[in-house]
Amino acid sequence: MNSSFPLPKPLKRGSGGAAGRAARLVVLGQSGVGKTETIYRHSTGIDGEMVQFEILDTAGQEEDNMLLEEKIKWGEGFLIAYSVTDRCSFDEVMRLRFLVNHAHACGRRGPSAADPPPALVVANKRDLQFDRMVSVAEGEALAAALRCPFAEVSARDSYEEVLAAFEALHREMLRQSGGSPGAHKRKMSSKIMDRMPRFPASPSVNGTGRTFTFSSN
Ligand SMILES: Nc1nc2c(ncn2[C@@H]2O[C@H](COP(=O)(O)OP(=O)(O)OP(=O)(O)O)[C@@H](O)[C@H]2O)c(=O)[nH]1
Repeated sequence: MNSSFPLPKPLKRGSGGAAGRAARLVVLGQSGVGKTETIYRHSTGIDGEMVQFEILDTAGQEEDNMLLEEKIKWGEGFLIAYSVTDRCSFDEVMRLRFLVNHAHACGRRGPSAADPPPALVVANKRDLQFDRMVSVAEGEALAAALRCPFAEVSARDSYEEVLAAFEALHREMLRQSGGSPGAHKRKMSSKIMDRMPRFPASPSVNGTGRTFTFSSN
């Protein structure tokens, strides 16, 4: 994965199309936690509704700060990842959560400005049990302190776990918005929106299939 301008990285089209409500998600986390392996774009049925995830990757420590803020402003929901084998990446989660809160509070006024945007804390690489440095309990405690749901996954071993994490984030978005994810910030202008590639919705959607993958070149 690289962090070069301009953004966003090109999307590679996979099989099938996508339709349904779009949910804009941003994946954050220190370099090497496994963000790339969790990146995909797909549509799926959640609670009877088709949802098309649009997922924007970030580039860990190499990310340009302005660019990172633009990406955060583009997003409606945030997946903040760390690796269970890397305590520094765990420590970084809190900073990233505050960065998300700050970027979004700047664009809002009124009572909603006090609500932190929906986010999920994800612990990756749980398959590496012998290298584990962060316990499940520590992950759960941090997520609770940050008012986020928590999931432990192995992006290497289980596509289903990653998918479940994205779905949990989407449910959190719905919960916070009373059924309309991102409604509180749809009016916010974001330069990055203009640069996002657009894909036409296809009626021939495969409800659970992976339809796009991000380039990791
Ligand atoms: N064992 C194991 N390795 C993983 C897992 N997820 C990712 N990796 C490996 O961890 C390394 C880093 O993964 P990346 O996806 O490039 O990490 P990143 O967070 O995108 O890193 P940056 O691009 O530097 O921000 C790669 O060698 C992956 O194969 C996992 O669940 N288990």
